[in-house]
Amino acid sequence: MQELIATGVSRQHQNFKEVMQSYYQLTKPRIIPLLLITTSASMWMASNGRVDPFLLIVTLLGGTLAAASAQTLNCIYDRDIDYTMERTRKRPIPSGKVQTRHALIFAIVLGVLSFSLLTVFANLLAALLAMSGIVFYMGVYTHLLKRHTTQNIVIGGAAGAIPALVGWAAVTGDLSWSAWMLFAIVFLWTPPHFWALALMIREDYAKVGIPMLPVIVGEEETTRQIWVYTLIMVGSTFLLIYPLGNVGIVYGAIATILGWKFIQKSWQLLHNPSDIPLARSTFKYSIIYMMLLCLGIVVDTLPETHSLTAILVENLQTIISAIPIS
Ligand code: HEM
Ligand SMILES: CC(C)=CCC/C(C)=C/CC/C(C)=C/COP(=O)(O)OP(=O)(O)O
Repeated sequence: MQELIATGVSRQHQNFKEVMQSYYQLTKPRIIPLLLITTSASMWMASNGRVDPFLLIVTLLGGTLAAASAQTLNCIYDRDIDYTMERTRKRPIPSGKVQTRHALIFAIVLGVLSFSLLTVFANLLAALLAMSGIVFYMGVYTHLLKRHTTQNIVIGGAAGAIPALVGWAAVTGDLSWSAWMLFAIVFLWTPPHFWALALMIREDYAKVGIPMLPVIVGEEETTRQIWVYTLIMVGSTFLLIYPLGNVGIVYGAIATILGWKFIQKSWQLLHNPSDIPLARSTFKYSIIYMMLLCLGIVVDTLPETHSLTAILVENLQTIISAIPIS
């Protein structure tokens, strides 16, 4: 008898764990950390390296809830194509683990929690921006563009860049040119990020009739467009130094090294459009690039970095004169 009860309890526990896991998977959790990293970089920049830890935590939590809500709504809307595509077949709705109705309630709860948290502990602008992210990702990207135009991720990419605005708004209560610049960097980064991946899985998209760029225009034209966006995006990262003046030489050095590597990868891809391992490596690099660029912003804006670079610049003449020139 005791054994039976124990088995029942452990099965219930197992079921509960599986249900929790399914809801977690609905939020496409692997993408959220990078969205939070862009939010954090924006907060660091907006506060000149002195972010209030409490504000940081509530903004990241509010951002997580908003992104999770947006992704869940996307999983509901796209359940038909997700069922047909290899990569997405095991998602909770197409695999029958979560009912559409329950997913919808989950998405609404997440959205309401996000809005409430951001309104109460950050400000209304940050909360409204987060909600606009959900509306844009669902209404504009998923509903209007994804199944209808090759420019789906170019225009729809704006949704993924909104967290940068949320971060800035949470700190300052408004938006400045610098906030929009970070938004623009993420916006311009999205095409190389996504099209590199789309080169790898274009058959999947073709199967369900999604007009992702490589499906419609082929590999050569896609790599040409990746190349153009990479050049513009890398160039735009320096506008944060001049004329905006938000960051300095530490960020400049990091952006140069990272940008150079991104340009190299895109150049190689441009000359080898059918090279799938190269496309995979470009996609992976795009993620590392954005992570490290944001880390560069954080490090550069720290007050300690300012003091250190000031000392270095002051002593530059002494250091140079100490170098033996034969
Ligand atoms: C419209 C814009 C975007 C599209 C269509 C897109 C699409 C995708 C897709 C299809 C994947 C593969 C996911 C999977 O295998 O399930 C992916 C991965 C990823 N995306 Fe994007 N993405 C976009 C924008 C962004 C943005 C703005 C960020 C963050 C700033 C981001 C961060 C990531 C990360 C971190 C991964 C890797 C997840 C993993 O480790 O598997 N993406 N993206
Ligand atoms: C502030 C706020 C809430 C912003 C929303 C940001 C957000 C959810 C960005 C997601 C970008 C992304 C990974 C798109 C992939 O969608 P897809 O449908 O093409 O991917 P799939 O093929 O894997 O389903």
